[in-house]
This record gives sequence, C-alpha cells and structure tokens, in this order.
Amino acid sequence: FGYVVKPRQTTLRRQRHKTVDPSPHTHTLHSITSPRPLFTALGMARGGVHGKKSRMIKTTKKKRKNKKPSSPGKHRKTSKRDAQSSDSGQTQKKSSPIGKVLGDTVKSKPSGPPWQVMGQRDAKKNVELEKVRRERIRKGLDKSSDGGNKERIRADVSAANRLMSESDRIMLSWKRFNPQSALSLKFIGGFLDKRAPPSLGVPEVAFLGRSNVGKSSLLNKLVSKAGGDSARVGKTPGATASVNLYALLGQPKRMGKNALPGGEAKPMLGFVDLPGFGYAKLSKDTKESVELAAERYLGKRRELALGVLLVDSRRVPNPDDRAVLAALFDMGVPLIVVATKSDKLKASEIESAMATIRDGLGLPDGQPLRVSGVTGENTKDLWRIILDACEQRVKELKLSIQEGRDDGGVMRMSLEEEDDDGDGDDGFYDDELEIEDVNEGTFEDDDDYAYSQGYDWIAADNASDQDGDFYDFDDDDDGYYIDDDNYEPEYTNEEKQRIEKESFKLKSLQPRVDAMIERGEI
Ligand SMILES: Nc1nc2c(ncn2[C@@H]2O[C@H](COP(=O)(O)OP(=O)(O)OP(=O)(O)O)[C@@H](O)[C@H]2O)c(=O)[nH]1
Ligand SMILES: [Mg+2]
Repeated sequence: FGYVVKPRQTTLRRQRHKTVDPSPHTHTLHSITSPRPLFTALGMARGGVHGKKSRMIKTTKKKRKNKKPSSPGKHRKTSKRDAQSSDSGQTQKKSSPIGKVLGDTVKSKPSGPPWQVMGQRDAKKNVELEKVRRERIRKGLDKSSDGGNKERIRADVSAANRLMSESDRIMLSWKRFNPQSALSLKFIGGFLDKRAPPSLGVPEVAFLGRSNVGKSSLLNKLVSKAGGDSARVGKTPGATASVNLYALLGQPKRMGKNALPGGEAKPMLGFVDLPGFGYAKLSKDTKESVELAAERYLGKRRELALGVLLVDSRRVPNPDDRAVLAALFDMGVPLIVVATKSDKLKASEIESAMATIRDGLGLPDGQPLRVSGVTGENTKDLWRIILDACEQRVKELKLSIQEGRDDGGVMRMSLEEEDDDGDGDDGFYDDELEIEDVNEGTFEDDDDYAYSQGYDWIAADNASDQDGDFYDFDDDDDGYYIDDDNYEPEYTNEEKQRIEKESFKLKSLQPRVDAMIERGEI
C-alpha cells in the first residue's frame, strides 16, 4: 500500500538492541534506536504527513568538543536529575558494598570498633588512619587485604553507583504483580511543556491515540477494581489536555520491605494518559504545549515500558495514524496497537474491521488487540502484555547498568543533549530546544526484524524509493533531513529568538493547566 517508512541508508545509523527476546509475543516490545532527525509525532499529525507544516526542531550535530557551555542564567542547571544523583550519591555512600567490606575489616580487629571504645584522641587518630587507608585503596595503592579484588569491586561499584539514580534503583526491584491486587489509582499530576512528571520508580505505560478514541476510558477499565481517582472521560474530544500521570498503588503489606513508611501504599505501575492528537479543540498555544510535553515524555522517559496506541475499531486508519505510528517507531517506543470500542461492532463486522486496521497500519499478526473500555473485552490480555513489557523494561535497565551504559536501557532517540560536559546535567527537560544525535553505531543486522518489530511496512527492503513524500522532508533542502554526516546546521539568531520566545510562551501555560486540574477540568 505504499507506506514504507525507512530512513535513507545514508543516514541509517542504528544500534541494535542487545536484549532482543526471540519469544513471539514480545517482539513488539523492544526499544529501537533511530537517529532520524526528530519530527514530532503529534506535530506531524497536526501538520499532515508531509511534515512540512509540522513543527519540527532542527537537528544539530555538534561535535562534543565544540559544545558551547550553557550559560547558567539561561538554563536551569540544577535539574531534577542532578538533585537525584547527588541525593543518591549520599545514600550510596551509606550502603556501598565497599563501605561494608571496609567496615567488616575494621570490626574483625580484636579491639572491636575503635572509635566507640577508645578515648577521643585515639579515636580521632584512628579515623584519620582509616581515611588514609581508604584513600590508598581508592587510588589502588593498597591491595594487601584481598589481593586487588577490592580494587575491582570498587571500580564496579562506583561505576554502578554513578549510573543508578534513586528511581532506577527502586525500579530494579520491581516485580510482576497481580492487577487484581491493586488498591487504588492516584492522580499524580498533569504536566505540560518541559515539566517532567516525577519519577515513581516503577515502569510506566502510556496511552496514546486520537482524541476521543477512548484512552481515558480504557485506563479506567484496566484499573476498575482499584478505588481512588479515575481519568476524566469526555463526550467531546480534548478531554485530556496534559500529560497526566497516575500511580497504581498496591497494598503496602504485599510489598514487604518496599512499602513506604507509615503504611502508605506503594506504586506498582505508572499510567500515563496522554492528550489525544487530531481533533482536540484546544487553543493553539495549549496544543503546542501539550504536544511538546507528550513528545518529550515519549522520547526519553526512562520509566516508559510500553506505549499503547489506540485506534477506533470502526475507523479506517488514516495518514495521521500512520504518521504517529511511524514517529513512535522512530522514537523507539515499545508499542502495542489496540482497537477500541469493540463493543460497538457487530460480531459479523469484527474480522473485517480488524483486517482493515491491520492492513492500514501494516501491523503484524495478532494486532490490533480488540478492546473495549465499556465491556472490558481483552483487558486481561492487555494486562499480560503490559506486565511483559514492564519486565522487559526492568531487564533492559539492569543490563544497561551491568554493561556500564548510562542510557538506562533507553535506546530511544534523544530529544535533548546528553551530559557531555560532565556537569551532571543531561539536559533532560532542560530549557534548551536542541536535539543531538547521540546514537552512535551501526545497524548491522541483515535481518531487519528487530528494527521493524514485525511491522512489514517498516521492514520492507525497497523502502528508499517507495516512500513518496511520506518522510520526504528535504525537497527544499531545509536541513531537516541530513544526507551528509558532516552537515552541521546552526541556528540563526532569528531562529534562536523564535525558540526562546516559544519556550517562554509555553512555560507561562503551566499555571493555567495547574488551575484547570485544581478545578477538576482535566
Ligand atoms: N461504546 C464505547 N464507548 C467508549 C469506549 N471507550 C470510550 N468510549 C466513549 O468515547 C468517548 C471518549 O472517551 P475518552 O476515554 O474520554 O477518550 P480519550 O481518548 O481519553 O479522549 P481525549 O482525552 O479527548 O483525547 C466517551 O464518550 C466514552 O464514553 C468503548 O470502549 N466503547
Ligand atoms: Mg482522555
């Protein structure tokens, strides 16, 4: 049917995901990397599939060494991630296995713990000696106690600690759970622009799709056994107008030692109800702001385990749907497509309706999964897929930490800069509208299966000349699509001003959204 989405070979630099699980039902759940310049999933839908009218952010391909230092006044330097990492630095010190090793050594001396039983002066001296000894070990000078093994452990531990934020650490202890045991759903907040939702330390599932397709309804149905908040369902499109984060809370006693103090329930899973694209009757500003928030969330959220893309059972997928699906692939969001409102189909219509969607979107067998937010059809299957994806996400995270990668297993397109100046600020949700292609490496595999996630329209070999104008951004050589690896587009002053103005405008919207949430309008 002609929709073949594959970037030009000249710019195809992919990194094969290391944790490809060959089992058939999880092949849609892998993160895929694509270096293609970003165009916004939602922006594309708004501007049409040709992308020309879409809001796109220019890609920069600055070399690291040329990176200009961000000016402290202009950009927020103490990002949430900073705070997290310095926080975790402190807790790590306490719980560091090395500390334990050293502590053990001290304890095993016959005189017992020195600075508790000694006089103050001796104790002080002892502390000084201990400091010197630790410093020697740190520098690798003292290998006497365990023949250098400690040295290796130290390196391992510090590498791992550096990588692990508090929320990553919590996430590694995530366990599959029985959805029936969920206690309640808690609305954490609605987020716009670059405000990142807080990290709950659990994997998250995001619902996305056209306005009015039934995202909020499906979310509510999935957690209908749990009490608490519910997502707002609207008769008119545009009911959800920010990135809304919900925590599914479990019984504290079931969570054992992980229960929060005071018997508070512990999050088991995060749900994100994204604003619908397409028909939202929102003001232009809000719309842009919403799109930016959604796009940022999808592009780099470490917790994101699965995107659930909803399409209406009764509709023939249109170019907007395809564009969004393709953009999600580009961002490497693990995906399941579900067809909603299945209760509105007659039994005789089901087969052909599903085939229409499957063909229209080029989906692999078994998709879309037919669901209903009214009857709850197939919600059990969806739960299984969600939990599989969460497990996979945690596995990826673990692997990335073991391998010393600092991407946390998020092999997605980076929307922001990495922390390449070593200041602990990776630019996540930073005030800088800049994209850097951080994905190095090549996609070497002949078998495109891992990349395609089984979607034939992406895997097709003859992609380059068949894609028509679907992704043809460079007709007018506007630099959005880079043919030449050495091409280094720069912002003009005018563009910089526009970007700054835009981001200021977007920022000013947050209070309005907060107020809307307060009034229960979102
Ligand atoms: N019959 C039927 N109606 C549904 C189903 N899911 C949602 N609806 C209806 O469709 C309308 C929109 O549902 P929402 O859940 O608000 O849709 P949404 O995708 O969250 O919409 P936005 O927040 O505007 O993006 C409501 O009137 C729902 O009652 C379903 O499975 N079956
Ligand atoms: Mg909604």
